[in-house]
Amino acid sequence: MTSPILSVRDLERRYGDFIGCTDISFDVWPGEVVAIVGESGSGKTTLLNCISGRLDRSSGSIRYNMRDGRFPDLADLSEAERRFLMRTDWGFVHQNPADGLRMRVSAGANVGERLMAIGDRHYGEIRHTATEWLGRVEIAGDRIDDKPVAFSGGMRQRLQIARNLVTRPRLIFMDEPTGGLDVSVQARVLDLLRGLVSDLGLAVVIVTHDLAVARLLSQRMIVMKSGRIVETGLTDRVLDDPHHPYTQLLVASILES
Ligand SMILES: Nc1ncnc2c1ncn2[C@@H]1O[C@H](COP(=O)(O)OP(=O)(O)OP(=O)(O)O)[C@@H](O)[C@H]1O
Repeated sequence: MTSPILSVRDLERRYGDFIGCTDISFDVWPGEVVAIVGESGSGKTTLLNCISGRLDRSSGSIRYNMRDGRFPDLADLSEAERRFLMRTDWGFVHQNPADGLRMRVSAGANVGERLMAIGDRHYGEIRHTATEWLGRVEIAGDRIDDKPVAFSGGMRQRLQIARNLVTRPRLIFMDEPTGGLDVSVQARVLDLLRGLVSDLGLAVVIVTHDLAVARLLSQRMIVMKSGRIVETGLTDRVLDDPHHPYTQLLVASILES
């Protein structure tokens, strides 16, 4: 593909008179991981929710490169088209797995449900694929009938990842995917994510305040402050040679802690 998978131009989101994010323009290329970083309140979640179609924007454009070759603004898609996109071509990994899972149905059903949403009807095949995906996220096959309420935080997050990836999406949005996990569990989930993203050639937009997560997962970084982009560039360059004083402060604060 010689064009971006997602293209954002002059995006703004206001909350009344208050600016959530403004003057945001960037592209995401197929297979690329872009990290959005910044301190609490800098507008990361507002931006992520706007570009993933979960929050209305105030102005600007967000265009998505559809599988059929169209490159429409999300606002020009019908509600049904947008919903289909969210269930199939896109994934959204929440910080809190409970927001992305159905806690009272089995692990297998959590994964299988997404397959049914794209038209799979064969029970045996759905169960087979679900088992395979549980394996890929390192959940033992004999847990398939257990509900996520009985899982640890790390297992829940891995299950949420499987639920998102089973339909072979092309673009995944992640909001602090390891933010709610114990430090000891974070590394395993990050490692798993990194492997899957690379194996599947996924494009990812990940919001994190953790520069180590950005370093490990992303190729490109967008640094936000007070709702605006203050710096953008290749992740290694931004972290090793930050140009903007705010980025320098962010990097320095990590080194000191
Ligand atoms: N529904 C809302 N109504 C009013 N203001 C809001 C709303 N949601 C967010 N804001 C404000 O917009 C700004 C950006 O918030 P946002 O949640 O996008 O930041 P963030 O960088 O994701 O922060 P955090 O890392 O703490 O989640 C903040 O000042 C916040 O108070």
